[in-house]
Amino acid sequence: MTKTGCVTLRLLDKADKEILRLPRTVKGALFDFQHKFKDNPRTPGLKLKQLKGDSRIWSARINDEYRALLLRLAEDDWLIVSVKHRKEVYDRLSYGINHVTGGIEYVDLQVVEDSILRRIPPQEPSPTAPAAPAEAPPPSAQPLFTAWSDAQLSELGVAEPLVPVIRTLTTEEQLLGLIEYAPQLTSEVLLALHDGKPFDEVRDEVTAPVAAPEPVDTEDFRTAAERPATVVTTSDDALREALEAGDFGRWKVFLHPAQSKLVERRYSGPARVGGGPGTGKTIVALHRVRHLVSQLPPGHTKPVLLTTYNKNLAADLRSRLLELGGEQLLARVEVSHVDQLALRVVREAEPGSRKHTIDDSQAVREWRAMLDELDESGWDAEFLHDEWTQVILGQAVGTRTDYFRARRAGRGKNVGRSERAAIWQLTERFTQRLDRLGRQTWDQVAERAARLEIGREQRIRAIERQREESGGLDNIHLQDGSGGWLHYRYRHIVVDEAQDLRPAHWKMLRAMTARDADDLFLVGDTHQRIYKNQVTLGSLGINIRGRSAKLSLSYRTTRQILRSALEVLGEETYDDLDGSSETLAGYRSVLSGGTPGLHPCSDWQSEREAIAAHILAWDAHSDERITHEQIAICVPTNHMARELGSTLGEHGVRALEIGADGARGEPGIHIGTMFRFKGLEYQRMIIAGVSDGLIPREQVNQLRQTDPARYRREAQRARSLLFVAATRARDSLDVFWHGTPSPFLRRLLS
Ligand SMILES: Nc1ncnc2c1ncn2[C@@H]1O[C@H](COP(=O)(O)OP(=O)(O)OP(=O)(O)O)[C@@H](O)[C@H]1O
Repeated sequence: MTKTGCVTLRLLDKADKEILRLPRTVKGALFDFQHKFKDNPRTPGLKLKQLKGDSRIWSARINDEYRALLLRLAEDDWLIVSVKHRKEVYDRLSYGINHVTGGIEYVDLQVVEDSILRRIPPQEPSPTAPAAPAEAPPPSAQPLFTAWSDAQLSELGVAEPLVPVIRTLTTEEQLLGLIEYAPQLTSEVLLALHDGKPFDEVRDEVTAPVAAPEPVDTEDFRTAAERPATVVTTSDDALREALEAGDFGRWKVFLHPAQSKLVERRYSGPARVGGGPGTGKTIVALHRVRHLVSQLPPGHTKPVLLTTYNKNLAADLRSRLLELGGEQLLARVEVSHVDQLALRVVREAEPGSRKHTIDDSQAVREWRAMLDELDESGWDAEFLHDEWTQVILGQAVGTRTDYFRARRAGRGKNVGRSERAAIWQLTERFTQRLDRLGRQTWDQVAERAARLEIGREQRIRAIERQREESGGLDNIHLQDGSGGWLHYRYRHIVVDEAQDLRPAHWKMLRAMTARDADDLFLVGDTHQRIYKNQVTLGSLGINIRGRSAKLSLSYRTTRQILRSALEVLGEETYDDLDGSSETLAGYRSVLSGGTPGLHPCSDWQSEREAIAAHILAWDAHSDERITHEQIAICVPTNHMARELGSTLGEHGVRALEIGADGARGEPGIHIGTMFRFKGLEYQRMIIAGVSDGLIPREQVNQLRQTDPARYRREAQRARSLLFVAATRARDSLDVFWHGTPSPFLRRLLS
């Protein structure tokens, strides 16, 4: 909402979509227009006039050619609903307040009907496949929505003025033509019904989350404009952003009603937002940070922590936060990845320590070296490392006796008392060995940081108790190590990619903020867990019960890609970070595109050649050439990444391996193992080497007989990795394999 004097001017998100398609000069004129309008809507040059009839809609002049259509919400409160060429007729406009969501909806019926007529089937022929004959709509096709009555559509929140035209739709292409201009809820409901979702599920999963909590007065436009369901710009900067940033900047300005509810709500304790890939969890986390900062009293400290799993993701969060709120916002927020944060805590406590921190694969190599030296062939290095990190460090098991009693839920293979004694001895040797070598693992750092922070929290609480007992006297202080007064490190903590944090990370974060309203806000999706850190937050002191919500509309990927990705997940069950299970029910998209390509090859050499040919065909056929940085290829191993890179090089295609620090901004197609693509997105995605024995790895397949529980866990992780890779794609997905396809493709291929 932008105000000058007493005039309020807002911009409806649907109008913004129209504006994106306008010539640059008109966008500039629109920016000038809104300033003049806010100064004085009656300025003669604006030619403000009411459209004929009793309509609330007015038109105003932007330039010689273009007019803004505005809905008058109250005396001096205006909403831009459309920007049109002056020759386009205005007599089939429809607007109103949706009786379910309470949001303002606007539809130009003429534009909707033209879009349906114009709609060309979106199928893009695969460049390596022979061209398919053009698909003509069947001559006597049945209308699509006969199974639902008008009353049922209305109950789901479909815009009533559109019902007659909905009744005429007979093909999916026509439906896509309609949803391009239909109000958001109408689009989502129709696609869900069309995709075969039962009425009750659509009502519960699509409509209910955006329904207004109170009865809706469909005449009260002022109130309607303030509801999250009316998606409008909220500030002057936002309007400029919407005009300048185009499609890429929309996330900064227009939140989905389901997203904005989560951003603005006051939570009485820790809260968690789940949801499938691309549903805007990170966007919600960023807006949440901005919201929390806006509630802070003025100051120069950083009372808000925004954290995530690794360095790349933290760098990405920082730059997006900067885009969202500039230096001013960043000045109040600490953005750190969680391991870095833990290391800082440990270094603060042990300033002289020079220990080198090693990752899991280096640690497993160290285990192997130790077992070789001890000539211990009865134990597997990976098993011991997992046992040490997940059971011993994960549960803060401090003594041998405690280890005998420790729960090993989900660890598979039973280990008896004598085996536990042997494991305990080996882990002791291992930690001594690391100490001697001046090394520590990230798990050790996290565990140490958690202990230090818990200790600090206990001291803070003790002071608080003393203060209370002394009648609130404020002269009881304790100094922290660095000479400052002891206090909680942060007022609010926001965590992205929460599914992959270690138990010790959670303990550390819990102790870093007081148990208060809006203390912790976590976003994450357990279907995308690609590391081994399964947790039950409740047991770590983070109680999210009753404060858990889920996003379900994907903004990233098409319905076709989403459907294939869900086939990869199959029937597996996933947890909700708190000991119960979670599903992706309701996960959907209103974007449409081609069906993912499936490409069998005879061997790895011919697979590499086929991938090169596929990319060269894109370069040759695409109407609009896609820059190679918008294409990514995921492979199972680093070795395969190198081999594929060199094959592409032989064909003149530059490929860039992305490492732990991400891509370095040089031009070229990004290649990397699946781990590297977490949190990223690309226009076109190729997944290579999706063969049996590679995904999951042969070593995992072998566990099927020897340790079924561990097999299930490892296989699920491999499945999640493939799911993450598939859902990085915005427009197209191609899956290649050689020999026998991965078992995870079974449902896709049947
Ligand atoms: N309200 C919105 N308007 C426009 N674009 C949006 C909106 N919300 C999210 N997006 C876009 O959708 C894409 C996915 O968003 P985001 O990365 O936040 O999803 P996510 O749920 O965190 O995904 P993942 O779980 O795969 O990491 C991004 O390109 C983002 O800009």
